[in-house]
Amino acid sequence: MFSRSQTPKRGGAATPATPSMRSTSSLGPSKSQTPASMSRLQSNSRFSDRNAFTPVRERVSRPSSSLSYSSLSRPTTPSFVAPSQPYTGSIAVAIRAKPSETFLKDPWFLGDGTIHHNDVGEFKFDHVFQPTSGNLEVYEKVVQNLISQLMEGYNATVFAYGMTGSGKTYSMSGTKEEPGIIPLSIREIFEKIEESDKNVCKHELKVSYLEIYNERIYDLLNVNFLKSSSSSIASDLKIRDSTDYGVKVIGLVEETIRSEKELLKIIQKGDLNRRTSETDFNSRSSRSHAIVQLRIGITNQSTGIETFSTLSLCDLAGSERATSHNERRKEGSFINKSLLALGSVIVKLSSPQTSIGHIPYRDSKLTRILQPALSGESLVAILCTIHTGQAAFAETVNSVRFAARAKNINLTVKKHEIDMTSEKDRIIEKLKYQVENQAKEIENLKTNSQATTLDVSVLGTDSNNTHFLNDEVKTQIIQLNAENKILIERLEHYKRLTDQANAEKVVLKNDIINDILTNIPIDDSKPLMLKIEELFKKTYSEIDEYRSYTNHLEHQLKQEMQNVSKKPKYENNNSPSRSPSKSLNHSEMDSILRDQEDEIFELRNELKNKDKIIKALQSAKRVRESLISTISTNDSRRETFRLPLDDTLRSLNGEKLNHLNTKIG
Ligand SMILES: Nc1ncnc2c1ncn2[C@@H]1O[C@H](COP(=O)(O)OP(=O)(O)OP(=O)(O)O)[C@@H](O)[C@H]1O
Repeated sequence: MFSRSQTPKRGGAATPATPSMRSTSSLGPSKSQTPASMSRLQSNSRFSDRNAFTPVRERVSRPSSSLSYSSLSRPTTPSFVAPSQPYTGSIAVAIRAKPSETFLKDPWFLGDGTIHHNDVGEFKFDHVFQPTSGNLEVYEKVVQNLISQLMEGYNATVFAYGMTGSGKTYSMSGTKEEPGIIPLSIREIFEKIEESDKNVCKHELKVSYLEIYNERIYDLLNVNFLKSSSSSIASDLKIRDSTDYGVKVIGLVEETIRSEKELLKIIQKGDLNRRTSETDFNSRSSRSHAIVQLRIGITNQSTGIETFSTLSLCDLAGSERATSHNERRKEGSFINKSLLALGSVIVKLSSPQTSIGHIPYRDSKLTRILQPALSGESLVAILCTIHTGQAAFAETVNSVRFAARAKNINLTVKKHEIDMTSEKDRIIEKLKYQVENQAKEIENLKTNSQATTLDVSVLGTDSNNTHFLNDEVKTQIIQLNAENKILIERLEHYKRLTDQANAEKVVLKNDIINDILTNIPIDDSKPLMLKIEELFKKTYSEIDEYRSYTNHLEHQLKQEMQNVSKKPKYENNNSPSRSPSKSLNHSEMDSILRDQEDEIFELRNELKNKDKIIKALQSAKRVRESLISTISTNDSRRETFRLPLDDTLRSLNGEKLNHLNTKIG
């Protein structure tokens, strides 16, 4: 089967198992080894020479090198896998023929590791058991070596595959008189535990027992299982990926075991639950898969090595495909789904490495649970039980072909162990580092929380209040206090200005000035606004005066012109009826008209001056804005730019007033 670092020849049995604890010879022939069966064995002796036959037809050609499982889809490798030498080999496959009354006439010929049928040819396996072989012999040749490896930290999986009634349950569970693989494995495990030095090795054992029926998982160790309906979704358990075990059935009960007796009792309880969950037990058991899982942890306290391993013992449903039409419609399709998926997975895994591709483990509950085992996390042994009778020919061919494909699967299995001494040192270092980091973090959090809850205005620079703070935080607090003070002052200033502005609302009619004022900061615009308001009041009133005076003069001029036009060209200037004005001569009239025209011209110029003033204000606004943007926060500098602006305004105002006064005066 499996050899350390040794790849077996293609199709051939791998290196023989380690010497068994109870050799067949020492126990003598099994009680099922009747003289008739012995003679049948002799009659098949022509098949005992494996090399005498042509290559097996069912074999799929594979590269002779061992299949590297890193190239396969597989679950996460457990973190505790130590870099010890892995086991490399193919799956161990054995055929077991059920006793048959017509054995001598049956078409199948059993040899030493071979099975032959004239129509389908010969197949080679690790072991081919005669109908006379007992459970103990099967166990010793197929499973016993796996148990030794299990106790060293390798996972091991055994499953019985075959058509209904071919002897799967008989081989796995056996009877009271003829214990099967499950009780024999348990006995071996406890014998090994007993043999070990209990002062040095500490063992921990856990067991779970589940059933897959109609693609649902049932916990056979859960007392509630009996209460819930077998078809209830509530009793269906889910499978999840697990870093420790590849996959894990969520919620599955795992009983801790202290003795062999206790373990056997628990498994019996599971068997009982399986029987009572369905009225027709035989029907159900043929259609369901039962899996016992033992998890074993061994700590060697002298070496500090810990090993973890899992033994999975699977009694599969009947492999026959031909259930009745009704049954298949009802539930057979579910069984076939799992078994067909298992077949597909086996076909894929046994294909040449280059064409492996996707492995459909997730196509069924069974393949999902067996995924870690089939993908290289476990040593695997398959016991294929067959009927040798002609009536079961088709099913037996299918079973044998399935077994032949499985035989082509190579495994590279790692030991699950951890050196706790070096691991402990590593863990201690890691924890120390974590503790240091956490202490720093706690210190930071404390400081931050104190700093954020401080009333900085109260703290000030008082060393009594700030003695627990570092220099950087102290500087920050001082800066914050200063900024806070400035902000409070500015706020109060704004408040005052707002109150004042509300009290003395000034209505400006000029849009341009309003625009200037709204763009200047409140504190800066207020004095300016007052000045402009004053200026404009005067300007508007003067302009109004000029307008009325201009109108008056224009009116006068118009009248004079009308009079002139009505007056006879050579009127006597001495006439008493004439008005004083009318008494003016033509040159005087011309002189008055010229004066008035000059005055109107000047007044118009004055109006133009108003636009110049506005332009000057806009220019002042731009100067002011650029200055504000550069030194907006500096009060003293703000003062310096305010002065020239005020001067500009004052000079503009003075200039304009002087000019107007001159003109008016
Ligand atoms: N090698 C054997 N020696 C003696 N009796 C056997 C052997 N194999 C099977 N039997 C008997 O045949 C009957 C059917 O066997 P078993 O229940 O193990 O079949 P099975 O493959 O588990 O069927 P199913 O698929 O329905 O569960 C049982 O009564 C069992 O005792």
